[in-house]
Amino acid sequence: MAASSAGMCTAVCNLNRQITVYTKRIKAHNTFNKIIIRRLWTSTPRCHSQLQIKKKSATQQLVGVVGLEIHAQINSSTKLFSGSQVGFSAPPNSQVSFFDASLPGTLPVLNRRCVEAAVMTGLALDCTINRKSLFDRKHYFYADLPAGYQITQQRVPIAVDGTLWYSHLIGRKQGQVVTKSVRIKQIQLEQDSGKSMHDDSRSQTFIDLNRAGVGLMELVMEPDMSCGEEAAAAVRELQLILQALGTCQGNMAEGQLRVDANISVHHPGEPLGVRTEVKNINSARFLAKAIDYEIERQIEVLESGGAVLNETRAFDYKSGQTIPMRDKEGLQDYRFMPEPNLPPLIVYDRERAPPPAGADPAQVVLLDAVRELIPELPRARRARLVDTYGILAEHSFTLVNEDGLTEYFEVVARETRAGPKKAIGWVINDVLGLLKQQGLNVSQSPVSPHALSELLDLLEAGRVSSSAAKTVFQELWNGAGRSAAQIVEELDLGLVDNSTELLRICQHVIDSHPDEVQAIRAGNRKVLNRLMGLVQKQTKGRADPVRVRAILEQGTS
Ligand SMILES: Nc1ncnc2c1ncn2[C@@H]1O[C@H](COP(=O)(O)OP(=O)(O)OP(=O)(O)O)[C@@H](O)[C@H]1O
Ligand SMILES: [Mg+2]
Ligand SMILES: [Mg+2]
Repeated sequence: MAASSAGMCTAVCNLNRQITVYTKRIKAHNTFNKIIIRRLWTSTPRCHSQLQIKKKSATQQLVGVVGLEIHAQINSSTKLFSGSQVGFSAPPNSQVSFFDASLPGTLPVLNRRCVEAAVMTGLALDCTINRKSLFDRKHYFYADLPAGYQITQQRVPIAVDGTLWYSHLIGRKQGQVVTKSVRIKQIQLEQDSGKSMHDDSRSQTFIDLNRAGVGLMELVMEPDMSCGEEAAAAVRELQLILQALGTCQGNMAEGQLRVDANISVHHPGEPLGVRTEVKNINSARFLAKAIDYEIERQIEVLESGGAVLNETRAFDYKSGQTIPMRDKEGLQDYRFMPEPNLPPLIVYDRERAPPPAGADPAQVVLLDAVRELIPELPRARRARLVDTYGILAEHSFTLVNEDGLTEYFEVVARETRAGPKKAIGWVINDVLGLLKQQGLNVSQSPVSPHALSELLDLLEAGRVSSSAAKTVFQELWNGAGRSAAQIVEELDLGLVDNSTELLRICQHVIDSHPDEVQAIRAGNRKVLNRLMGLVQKQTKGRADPVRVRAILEQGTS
């Protein structure tokens, strides 16, 4: 049923004419707004747990309050109410069905996959899943919304009252884990709009409806956070949870996760202040910056006797400032009404609320069946990694943050005799370090976990020194399909196990460096390291450092 781009053209071209006028108005408004913006200092995090209150007492101090609304694009091959495909980089208007383009007479057909995704996300965030939820129309005028309304869930959403636990690392070396939570007010299923593309040089706006009707989950959080850093950590955790569930790919740069930040300031203990809403922020870093900027701005406005306006603002990535987009008050009548073309959405449960006899299994969503599919979630995974392998908490964060790295590490930890604490260092510093340097992901690693385990075994068995092991690793990375043991043999990287040979090299170093020997004898033990380095140079890193030290200590005593 996908409409061809040629078929779309007439409708889109007519819309373009209206939009040109509309865009010009917005531009004029923004230019005016830019003039009245003041530059504000934004580098201080405004977490009130971390605020260094200097002059004022805690109650006099204005603190930030942050509530997020997050639109997560549901990972489904087809749209929420139509069978057209979902694809990020498809040619404009090539994935548009008659329903997505709002042609008269078309009706929505709910995509079961999207419902399951919302249920699974709700369960993972400890929400109550409403057995019966409802769809509503939310009206607003915009050219990329051809129906003039969005189908959403306003009165009874699919999931309510959840919690997102998130942690962030603080301290000088990021070695301390702080865990916090934010309440999830609701998760609602809704349609995405199309995209408007503005061509400034020709003063035209083009509409691409590929995204129109793609399934979204809007997660509305309670205003429980107080600064940009907390919000960014919460969004990163949510991103990991959604990716683990497979309900959203979570790529912020591709718009799969879009964050609106609601921000206000108040004195602790007093009612919340007037909020502004910064729309469509597409990276966690910019989110933190936008929020901290906005908190500073509002504090400055209030402290200089002004009032914060209930308005929608945009974040200007270049200047690091938020700028007004539109006044929210008065413009916000969405004329909500029940969606007449969709019956209530019912979710069943095999035990407590089984589907009616004869119901088509392809049309039924079972809560308990969805619950069984929930995989290990990031928080539980970090705790298990720390418990099972005795690794540091910050290392568990690194493992979980990188897709596939936990699995990689666990294979190495299982296979090698070197123990998980040695393995973690190699996985994070060597494997991940090089992957990042070369822009590869874990599945593209030239060194398999099995090959790394073999290398660590050689190291553990004392067959190579740690510096030779680094050379072997580099060789493994460069490919050629040889095992660690073969590389050691071919490049003659095995430890010098001939004592006479090692004694001869050490003695030669001692004899040819009388000044150093004298310094060591005078008590300067650090010079011994220099001699050790010279021995390693001569043996190409193949000498056991413990033995070398012992021989040199004896020879210089
Ligand atoms: N005083 C406040 N300060 C900061 N955040 C707030 C404050 N009051 C409410 N919020 C947050 O604002 C958000 C309100 O979202 P909600 O979807 O209910 O309404 P909306 O923003 O008016 O609608 P829309 O979906 O059209 O943007 C929530 O995330 C909530 O936590
Ligand atoms: Mg909202
Ligand atoms: Mg909002």
